[in-house]
Amino acid sequence: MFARETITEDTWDDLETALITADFGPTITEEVIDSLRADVDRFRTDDPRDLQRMLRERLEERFAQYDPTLNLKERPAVVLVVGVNGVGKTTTIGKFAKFLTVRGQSVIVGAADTFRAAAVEQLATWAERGGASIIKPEREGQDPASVAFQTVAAAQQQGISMCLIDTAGRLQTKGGLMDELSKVRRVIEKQAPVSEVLLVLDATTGQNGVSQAEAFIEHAGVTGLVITKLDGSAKGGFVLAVQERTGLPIKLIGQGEGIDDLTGFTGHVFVQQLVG
Ligand SMILES: Nc1nc2c(ncn2[C@@H]2O[C@H](COP(=O)(O)OP(=O)(O)OP(=O)(O)O)[C@@H](O)[C@H]2O)c(=O)[nH]1
Repeated sequence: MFARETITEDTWDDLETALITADFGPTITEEVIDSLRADVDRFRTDDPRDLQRMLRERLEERFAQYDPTLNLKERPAVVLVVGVNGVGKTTTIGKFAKFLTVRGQSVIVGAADTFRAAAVEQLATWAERGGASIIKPEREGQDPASVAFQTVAAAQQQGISMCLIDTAGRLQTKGGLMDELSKVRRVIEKQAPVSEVLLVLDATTGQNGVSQAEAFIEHAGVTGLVITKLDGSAKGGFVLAVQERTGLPIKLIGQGEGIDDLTGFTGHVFVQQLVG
C-alpha cells in the first residue's frame, strides 16, 4: 500500500481493509480515513509515504490522550488483577512480578482466586519464576478477602514493596463477583490503599472480550488495562479501540507465553511497529 507509486482509490480501499482487519473497529477506521483524506487534499500530496507518516501521526495523537504510567508509589503498592477466565491473569502476574523484580522491587503475590487448587499451584509456579513470594489460601474456598488481607499484611511486616493480588475470573452472577471484589477491596483498604486495579483483556477476543468484561469496568474501579496475547495476532488496532471504548489507559502488554514477554505501553513505539 505505502510502496506504490501514488495514492489511488485502491490505496484508500486497502487502507480501510487493513484498519478493519487489525481490529480498529468501524468508527476509528472511518474517522482516521476521513481525516487522512482531508490531509491529503490539504497538502496536495499523492505520495503514499506521506500518507504513511500522516497515519502514524493520527494514531499517535489518539494514543496520546491516555496516560500509560503505572501508579506504584505507595509502599506497599497494592495491585488487584481482575478479568474473566482464561485471559491470562495468572501468567500476567508472573510476568509482572519479573518485570518489577528486575527493576529492584520486592514482590509478594496473593492467590485470592481460592476456588481451584490448580489455579493456586499455577500461580505459585509463576510467582517463583518471577522471583516473588506467595500467600496461598489455607484451604480451598477460603474467603478471597482474607487471602488478600494476609498478603498485604505480609508485605507490610516484611517490608515488601509490591503486592499483586490474583482474583477469581469466573463471571458467576455479576452481583456475586462484584460483591466478592468489593469485599476484597474493602478489606485491603483497611490496611493500605489500592494503587492499581488492572483489568486483563485478551487481544484475540477483540471487542467481544470487552463486552464480557463490562461488569468489571462498571463496578471494579479499574484504573488500567493489560492486553495479553498480542503476539501472533495481527490485531494491534484493538489496543486503540479498547482504550477509546472503555476510556481506560493501557498500562502493560503481553506478547508471548514466556516470563519476559510483558512490557510497558508506549503509544509511539506501538504505532511504529503497527504502521512501519
Ligand atoms: N500467546 C500468548 N499466550 C498467553 C499470553 N498471556 C497468557 N497466555 C496464555 O493464555 C492461557 C491462559 O492464561 P492464564 O494466565 O492461565 O489465564 P487466567 O486468566 O489466569 O485463567 P483462569 O485462572 O482460568 O481465570 C495460558 O495458556 C497462557 O500461556 C500472551 O501474552 N501471549
